[in-house]
Amino acid sequence: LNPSTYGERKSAVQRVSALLGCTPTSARVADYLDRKDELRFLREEFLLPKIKDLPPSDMSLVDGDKDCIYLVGNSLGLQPKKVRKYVEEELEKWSKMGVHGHTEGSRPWAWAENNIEELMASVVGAKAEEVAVMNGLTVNLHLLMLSFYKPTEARHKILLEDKAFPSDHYAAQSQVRLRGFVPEESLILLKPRPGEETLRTEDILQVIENEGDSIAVVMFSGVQYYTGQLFDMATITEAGHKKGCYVGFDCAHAAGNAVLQLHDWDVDFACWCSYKYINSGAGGLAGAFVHEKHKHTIKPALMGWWGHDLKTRFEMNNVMELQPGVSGFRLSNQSFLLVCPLQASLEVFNMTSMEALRRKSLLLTGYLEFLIQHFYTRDARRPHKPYVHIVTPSDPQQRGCQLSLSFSVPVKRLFQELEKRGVVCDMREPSVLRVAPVPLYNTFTDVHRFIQMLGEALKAANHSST
Ligand SMILES: Cc1ncc(COP(=O)(O)O)c(C=O)c1O
Ligand SMILES: Nc1c(O)cccc1C(=O)C[C@H](N)C(=O)O
Repeated sequence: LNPSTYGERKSAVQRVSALLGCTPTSARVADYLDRKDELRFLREEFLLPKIKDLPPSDMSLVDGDKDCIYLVGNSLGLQPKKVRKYVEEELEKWSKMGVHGHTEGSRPWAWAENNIEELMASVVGAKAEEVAVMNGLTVNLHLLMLSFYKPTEARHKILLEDKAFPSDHYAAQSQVRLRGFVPEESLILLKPRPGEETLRTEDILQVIENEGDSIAVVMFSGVQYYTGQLFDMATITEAGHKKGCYVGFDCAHAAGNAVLQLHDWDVDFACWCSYKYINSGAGGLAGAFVHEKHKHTIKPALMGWWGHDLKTRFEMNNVMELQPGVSGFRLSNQSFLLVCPLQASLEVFNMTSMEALRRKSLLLTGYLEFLIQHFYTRDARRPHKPYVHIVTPSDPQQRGCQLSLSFSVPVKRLFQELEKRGVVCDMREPSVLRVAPVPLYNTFTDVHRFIQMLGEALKAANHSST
């Protein structure tokens, strides 16, 4: 299911169905793929909401006792089962020891986040000392930009996608203003070609080639939140460097989703949140990466005591012994309430590898794509039949697990109909539904159930819109 073309993926499903003696769209294919899935044990590490507990569910349409069809790990990942245990351990420690909890127990608060940085680093293909676990994503983006974006009259531009996530767009705008420049002149917002929905790598490279001398920072996302497009980060980084630009990525939708090699790709800096594919809960601790080659040259613009060498941090002599690299960017101590869920999730990642997750992800998303194309490709001979258009590139190298879909029926109506039936996905303005089968906990059967519900929802939405 993971060959590079859609045709090859389709014949792979057909081979499985021939083996089983059923149709390619039968639930038996999904069941077979689940039984063959070597990572299926990982689903047991997570808590799955029941349909009846979801506010929009309509129990006259579905069995509320079933697990919901959770396809929104791209927005908020599921809760790992160990979260509660770890949080309770720390609450217990706090109640019994108070301030001694800073230095005692299996998770001393004063350096608890340091203990999970190695796990975090392996998710993004970095060395442990290149990663700091701290703050929120937008905060980290700002802290990094304060050091990497040092505009001059000749080189003052930031290159980013035209429709970057709003927070990234605002961050870039405000960084430009902070340095006394004007966003209209200093932001290059890259749009897809007319009539196209995603960016071509060649076009990104062309802009870097043409305008690179005036670009201070290339600041792209790893996976585009709206279209699900996975950018060729290695090639973009190389092109940026050739023109003397710093290159940084917002990996919010890429971390824990795609195989990243931030170190080997020579990326200058990156940031990401951990509440999507890394399942740390809303507002969880974010990540920041600064390549080791910058560890003695790029300094934080803002400093706090958490950037001080841990060995002497508590000597309180007000002589800063700045930790090299990204560690020096730390400002405050981190909450144990946030370290616990992240630790629980990273331990699940540590039971497998990003490469193994990606192998499953290619199958899972390939299967979803196959079923959508099979049932809902636009058919000119049947103009009233509702259809689905996949916005995300069909090339697996250019996508993570998410497919962004648009429809011939009103998307809001369709979304409501799906929600009533226990499907959890999300809608993003102006017109896409994002569906993300996550290899850590989603099954092929989840995908198959989704397609069934999509059929019912399309009918209901089509009916009410005509
Ligand atoms: C690409 C991207 N950037 C920024 C954000 C904002 O992150 P935060 O609220 O954690 O700063 C999000 C998600 O909310 C995102 O998906
Ligand atoms: N944190 C969120 C929230 O409180 C409400 C709605 C959405 C969010 C998100 O995190 C959105 C997410 N970054 C996205 O890509 O959609």
